Amino acid sequence: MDTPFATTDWQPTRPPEPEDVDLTDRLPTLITTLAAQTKTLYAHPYDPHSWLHRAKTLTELRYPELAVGDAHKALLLCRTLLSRLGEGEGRWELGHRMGFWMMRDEDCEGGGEVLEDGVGGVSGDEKAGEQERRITDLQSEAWRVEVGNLCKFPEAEEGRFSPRRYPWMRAEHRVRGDALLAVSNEEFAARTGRRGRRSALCEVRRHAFGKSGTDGRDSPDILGVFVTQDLPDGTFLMLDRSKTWGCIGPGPGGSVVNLRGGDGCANPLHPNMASDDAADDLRWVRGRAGVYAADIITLCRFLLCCKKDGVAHPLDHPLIARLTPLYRRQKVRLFSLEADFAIPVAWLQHLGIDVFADPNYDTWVLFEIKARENNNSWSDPLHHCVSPLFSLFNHSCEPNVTWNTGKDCVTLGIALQKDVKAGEQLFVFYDQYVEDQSLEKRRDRMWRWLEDDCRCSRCVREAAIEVARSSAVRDGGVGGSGSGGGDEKGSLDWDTAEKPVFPEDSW
Ligand SMILES: C[S@@+](CC[C@H](N)C(=O)[O-])C[C@H]1O[C@@H](n2cnc3c(N)ncnc32)[C@H](O)[C@@H]1O
Repeated sequence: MDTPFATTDWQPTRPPEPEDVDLTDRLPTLITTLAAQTKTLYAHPYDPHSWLHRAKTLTELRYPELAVGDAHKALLLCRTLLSRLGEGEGRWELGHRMGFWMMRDEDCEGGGEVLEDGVGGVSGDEKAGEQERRITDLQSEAWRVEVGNLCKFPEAEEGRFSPRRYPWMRAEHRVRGDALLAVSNEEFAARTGRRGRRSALCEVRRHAFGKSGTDGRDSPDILGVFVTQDLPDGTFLMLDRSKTWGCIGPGPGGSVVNLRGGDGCANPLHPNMASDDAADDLRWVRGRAGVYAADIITLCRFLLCCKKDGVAHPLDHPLIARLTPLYRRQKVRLFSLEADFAIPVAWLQHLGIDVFADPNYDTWVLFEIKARENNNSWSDPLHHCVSPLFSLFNHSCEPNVTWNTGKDCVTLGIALQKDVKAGEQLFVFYDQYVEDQSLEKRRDRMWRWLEDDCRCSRCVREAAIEVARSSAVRDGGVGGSGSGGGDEKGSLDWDTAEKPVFPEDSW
């Protein structure tokens, strides 16, 4: 975010509104301003002005979820400043940009001592009342920016957005490197290698859907799991234990839905793990997050893993780095000030991370993790998990692999349900409930996980048949004779089939 990006990479997350002005001319300036303000934040992380200024730029650039995060940080800093105004019986005073406190000259030998972010400066001779007015003015402004980005306010502290790839994301966080694939393949070998035999039954490969990347997608980075040898139907492939899960039930009275305010799962360990420190009790998150508990616990668990494993940037953590970083044309979603910002930030502070001074934990990083988690998670009525190896399997509406949840609810058993030949890709059904539905209904449902139409063999085949049928009808032909329908089986023209219309299609 501290380096200007190409205007062509700009993809706002806020859905368009009728009153939106054309930003083409202003875009280069806004992008430069964003980079400059981010650098200022590195230098003055406790200065509420800096956060507020960037919140305004992010509002103009139409990133409401990030603008809310910055405005809220300005508010938190203002609150802290106000609470400390009365402290020290007037011995402390605010620096001129308010990001630091200074000891009054008469109390400090040698002059003002800079206490917080190390910024020097000459304090004015402001009275406490004047200082309080300055801070409350700033606080009101930050609050206006915050609620201006929460389109559901005042009914709810929620806004609308559509997860997109943030244009400032570094290349190594966008594309998964060979080292990461090697780590995944070691895990596959460890999980699938049979006793006394070291070779893996399957492995991760690039170009999972072929080498002709479509729609500007980076096809080498589309990963999939491939079998390394001929194997018969029923072969048990592996157990994959989730390293992170959110437990969403049962609620009070045994209900399987953890309603807002519900106590959640009856398992005293969930959502903690036996290896967790008592201090890192994620039940706190579960209690506070209400209906969002599953997603937010998963996010907080990821952050805990980063802390435990000493990883400086969360997107470098192998559990997070391997998750699909693709978010094109996703449906519009709601974000919540409490669940997506306040809880993760409080959790980070609990983990000892300075959310103001550590740019690795900027708000966009939290949303990036959440988007990846959404793209790669599986759930049953009670659990919401991200399983490291399972997350690398692609979906097919005619799968050759089946998966079942273990007794502990977080371990998956993965087995073949067809004979497969060496080199074949392994596919699972992401949502078996729609197996018997039409092409349109299946694709519609699959948008929960896929950023585009399903490209599995069954959908491709059925879409081609539909194209052939509609062109036969258009040409006035009967029963497809002379339409070449048979030739289109398996054709790559399937993508011309009529698509369901989603709100973001009008972007
Ligand atoms: C759980 S991940 C599977 C691994 C993923 N291909 C990767 O590169 O990490 C789910 C993502 O894979 C892609 N995908 C999986 N199955 C697909 C399908 N049938 N059609 C199109 N994309 C698919 C989508 O990008 C989806 O968001």
